[in-house]
Amino acid sequence: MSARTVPGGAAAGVPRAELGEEAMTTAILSAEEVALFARMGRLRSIQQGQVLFRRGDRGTSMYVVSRGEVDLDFGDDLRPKRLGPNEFFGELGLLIGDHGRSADAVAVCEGELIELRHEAFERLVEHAPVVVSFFLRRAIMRVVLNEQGLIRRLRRRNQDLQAALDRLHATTHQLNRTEELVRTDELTGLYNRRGLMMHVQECRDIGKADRFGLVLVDCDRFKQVNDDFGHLTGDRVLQSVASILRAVIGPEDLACRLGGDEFCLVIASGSRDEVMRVANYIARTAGELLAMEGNEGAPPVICQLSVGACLVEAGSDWNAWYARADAALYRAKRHGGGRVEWQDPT
Ligand SMILES: Nc1nc2c(ncn2[C@@H]2O[C@H](COP(=O)(O)OP(=O)(O)OP(=O)(O)O)[C@@H](O)[C@H]2O)c(=O)[nH]1
Repeated sequence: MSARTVPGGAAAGVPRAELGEEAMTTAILSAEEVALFARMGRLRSIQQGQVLFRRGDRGTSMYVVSRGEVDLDFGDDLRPKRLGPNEFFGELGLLIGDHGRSADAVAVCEGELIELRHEAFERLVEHAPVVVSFFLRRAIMRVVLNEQGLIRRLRRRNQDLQAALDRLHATTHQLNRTEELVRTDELTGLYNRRGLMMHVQECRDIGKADRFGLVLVDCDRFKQVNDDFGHLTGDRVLQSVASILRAVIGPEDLACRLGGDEFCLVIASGSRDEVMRVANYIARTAGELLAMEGNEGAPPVICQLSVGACLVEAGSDWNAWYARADAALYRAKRHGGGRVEWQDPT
């Protein structure tokens, strides 16, 4: 730095106060200031790699690099600084006294420092108050600017953090959506077999109840619908069945398409009457809708449904559950379909 100076008297060698912000905040002292500091302070030689202090060390003296270079490492993601001749550091230790160092200071190469302790600084205040006052203003300005830089960095980091959180939120949302898709039957929007198994496991894990109702629903002569009217009509019929199931279940129940034209409901109730109410509603609603269909030969929107219902024990496995409900369903089919059959535990 080429500091302009005020000539004459005790203020000799003092840079003008109106020097720009850069000059005010630089750690470089003028040659006159260095000479003065050298006179009051103590010269100290340093060796390459020598640690002058570590972050957190308590310190009471400041340093001016007289010869060589010193690295200041502030840690974290803060930019390290390399100081050369006439630059000063550690001034807060001197000014505040017993101050925790904010950086590691390590000599880059062999060199020399001027060390200024409290007593030396007091002599300097007496001897050259104007120099000291200018130096103090610069030191304060540097602290303020460093702080502002820190605030800016923190703000930026906060924004980065916010952006990362937003990304995380979006990913979580996407994951939830994917998980939902994995459990959902694409055609009807009901749970698929995987979703059913997860639900059954969850019910077991939380020990929700000792018994559940299981209702198995199968379309009657559905293959005929496909054959007569095509797959799209068949799909629409399956969607109508799903709508009936969705309409009858409570918030604790689960409706699932097991595959093809086969559906099931897990009813969170151990009451035969309640399970039969649900089963009857399904078969009856399908029958009534079918009866309401107008034109002979028009593509159907629903078909007759066979329903098998039973109670199952939470402790037994899915195959045992299914076998019991299927026994009832088989009977319903054997009797011509469009009806509900109940199966007691055998
Ligand atoms: N449209 C459509 N058809 C499907 C789908 N999945 C399976 N199917 C058809 O559903 C039909 C089921 O036929 P079956 O198991 O013989 O049942 P069904 O004709 O209802 O016979 P019963 O149950 O004895 O009355 C088959 O023709 C399958 O091709 C689907 O997603 N969409």
